[in-house]
Amino acid sequence: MELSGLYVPLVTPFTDDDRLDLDALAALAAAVLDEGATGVVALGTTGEPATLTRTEARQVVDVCAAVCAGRDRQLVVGTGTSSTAASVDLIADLDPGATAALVAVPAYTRPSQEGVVEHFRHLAAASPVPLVVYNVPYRTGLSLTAHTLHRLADLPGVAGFKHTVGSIDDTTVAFLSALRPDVSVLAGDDLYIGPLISLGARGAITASANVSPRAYAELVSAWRHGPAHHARAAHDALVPLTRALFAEPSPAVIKAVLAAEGRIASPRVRLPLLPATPAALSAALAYRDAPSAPLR
Ligand SMILES: O=C(O)C1=N[C@H](C(=O)O)C[C@H](O)C1
Repeated sequence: MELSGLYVPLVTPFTDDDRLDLDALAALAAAVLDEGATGVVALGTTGEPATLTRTEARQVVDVCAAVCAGRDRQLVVGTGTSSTAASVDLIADLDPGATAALVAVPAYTRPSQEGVVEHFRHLAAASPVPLVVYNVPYRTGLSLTAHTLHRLADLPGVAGFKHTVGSIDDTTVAFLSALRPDVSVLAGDDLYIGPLISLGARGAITASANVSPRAYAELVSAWRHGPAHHARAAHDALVPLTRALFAEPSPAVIKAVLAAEGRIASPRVRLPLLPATPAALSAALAYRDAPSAPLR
């Protein structure tokens, strides 16, 4: 299994009275795949997994699995907790339709680097599918060294990384410059897709692509295959929209845009997230309509 190209971490649509809108989810999954995504991510950060019941999470995965199976496309499923034992139970129960499991570094507890490696060693041994390690220090509270990242890449059963560190830092450069060829890195920060692919990442997991899947699929493809001036132009054109979609805690603005377009019935997010402000929605709609507007 090759992890490359654009993966869209789908929003989880809710109705105004707070039920799952599974029809809207299926339509969204089909649309992003038909517009160029390699696969979808169910229960990524963008899917608000912390606020879903276990039954709801299962329903979300079932819907995404059916759409992906119908199109022979990849499904990555977000799973895992800060407890190794609980994560092993969850992962052993993963939908057989999943291509890979996206597992964040355990949050809040702040284990040692060695503890993180042991956590993933246990999960990889229990998982029916390959793991994608989700390295997101600004959410987990824990930074990994390049040495730890390389040790994780060496674990049997680890197929890739979602690298989401909010910058191109020394660790990122050291990690990517000596990466095993059989392990894929996917950019997890929408603004850093180009820089990360130019350092060796093979694709991206990009929430902004819920809004404009084709444009972000072309962006990933341009950075992977060139020419460089085309990739730069595609990047410059999408920076304002990307920034507007993340102007407030995600996925509030993304859901507001999708609701304004009638692609989901409600912009509802669950607490502690708040709905997007009207100003944030207007800015995002303006940049969606004029993706080459100058950066502000
Ligand atoms: O849904 C995800 O998974 C994503 N996570 C990143 C985050 O940490 O917010 C952003 C990315 O666009 C999608």
